[in-house]
Amino acid sequence: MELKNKKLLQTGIFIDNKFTKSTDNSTFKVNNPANGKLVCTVANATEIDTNKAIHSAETAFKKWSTTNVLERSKILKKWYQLIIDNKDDLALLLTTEQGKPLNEALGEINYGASFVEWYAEECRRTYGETIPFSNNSKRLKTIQQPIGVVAAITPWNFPTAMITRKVAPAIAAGCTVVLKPAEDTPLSALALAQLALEAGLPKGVLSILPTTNYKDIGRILTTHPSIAKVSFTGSTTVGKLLMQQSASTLKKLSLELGGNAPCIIFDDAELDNAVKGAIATKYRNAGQTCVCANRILVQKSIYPTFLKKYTEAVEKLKVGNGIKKNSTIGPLINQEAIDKIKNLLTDALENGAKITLGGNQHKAGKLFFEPTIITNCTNEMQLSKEEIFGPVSSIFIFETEEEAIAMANDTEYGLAAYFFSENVNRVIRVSEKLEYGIIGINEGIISTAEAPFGGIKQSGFGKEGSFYGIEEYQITKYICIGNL
Ligand SMILES: NC(=O)C1=CN([C@@H]2O[C@H](COP(=O)(O)OP(=O)(O)OC[C@H]3O[C@@H](n4cnc5c(N)ncnc54)[C@H](OP(=O)(O)O)[C@@H]3O)[C@@H](O)[C@H]2O)C=CC1
Ligand SMILES: O=C(O)CCCC(=O)O
Repeated sequence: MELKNKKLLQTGIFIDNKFTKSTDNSTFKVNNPANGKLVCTVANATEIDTNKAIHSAETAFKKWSTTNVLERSKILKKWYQLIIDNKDDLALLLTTEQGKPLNEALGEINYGASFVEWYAEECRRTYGETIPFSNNSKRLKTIQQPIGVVAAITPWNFPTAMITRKVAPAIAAGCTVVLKPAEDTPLSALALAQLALEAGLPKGVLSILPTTNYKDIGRILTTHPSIAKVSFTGSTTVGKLLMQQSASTLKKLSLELGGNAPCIIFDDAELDNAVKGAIATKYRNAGQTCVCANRILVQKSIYPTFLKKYTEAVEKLKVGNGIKKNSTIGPLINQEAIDKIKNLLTDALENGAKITLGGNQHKAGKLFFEPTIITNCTNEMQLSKEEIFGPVSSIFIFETEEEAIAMANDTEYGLAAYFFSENVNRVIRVSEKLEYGIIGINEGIISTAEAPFGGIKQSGFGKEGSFYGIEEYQITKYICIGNL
């Protein structure tokens, strides 16, 4: 990996604006999922390092929380600009540790940077309120204040954007952050820290703890009395555990957890657009996103036509090392991801499903999987209940709108749902009945910094992005002035 800006390859723990070894000198390996080769070794943060980072964040909070919005905005804008100036290197780093095609990685860097830019602006508009009083001797108002030290835990599927989506609103609000990135993708996090340092972020405002000791460090982050808020993106199982652990000190939580997105193709859909949208949501990041279409529900009358068009489009996807220019599907993150897909496919086949495209590991390498289509799927199959997190389209058939809505809502998750229809009445009806936090209509790509991203049911709670995203890191303080 040849970076133009060599400073972006950082391998130390980031505390007090310095990259350091871990207190026990231990390290862990970061491998390239496309070929299994060692990229580098990274310092492995310990419990002592975690306590140091929390102490540093607590000290920094005293000053950072009193800075004015213009001071914070200026640093965030500079950070944004540095991310953009270094986007080619950051994308290369991301593809090397995570696997997604370079073009998509570049898209993620722009997307990640957009949260920094958005919150550099949005922090200037987090107004309090003047409340009309019902007693003439009193005046009532509210102010928005930073909640305190924030712990953030992020996943490997978006190693840059999931960090900026939490860190930018937190520091824009005046909070300080201790972040544990995913073990598979610490390099993007450390490169962001290097650029934050160059942007002039004071020491202690952001600490990064690359580690394999996720359980111990997770326990400290969720139980330490100095941490006021935990923001997590990842699996529902881990989200529930972090919530239990956080209960002892009643931390405020934002949990962005698993999804099981339905993508409904109605018979009045514009079919070419439906194919394009379904492919975009399904195969982005090789199917490894929490808002990926997990189940494609197709109305019976258009099923043969849709399947033909969809199959032709999926056949055009190019599996390969993300560094190669024409690759559109990179490797999956690790062997567990491959095993999970194989098990889900076996279960579906045993229960009557049929693979009509792909279904096997791809010759490009150990962690590559063929873009796959599996039909005759039903709600009894495991793949209808849990996240596939891979390049597999599971196709279900329905006959009526009511049936489609019932099938779509038949899950414990409630993050994103998509549907395709040109009928305006149906668009309104269905969008109101789907039990999801995000709805995409005639569109497969719904994420953007200006809009609130977040789920309901067991997909978690809290919003990221938009003006709601900064409120997650603030308290609303009510002030009553009396004796007038
Ligand atoms: N909502 C989403 O965007 C995501 C959903 N998932 C779902 O989860 C499945 C498993 O993926 P996986 O990466 O294992 O997801 P996890 O939920 O295990 O990991 C997400 C983050 O949480 C950390 N973590 C894991 N266990 C703990 C713990 N006990 N205390 C503190 N932090 C912890 C991980 O650290 P470490 O990296 O060291 O394990 C990582 O930083 C996927 O197949 C997918 O279905 C996964 C990623 C993102
Ligand atoms: O998978 C995730 O957790 C985030 C999805 C990426 C996005 O669309 O913001």
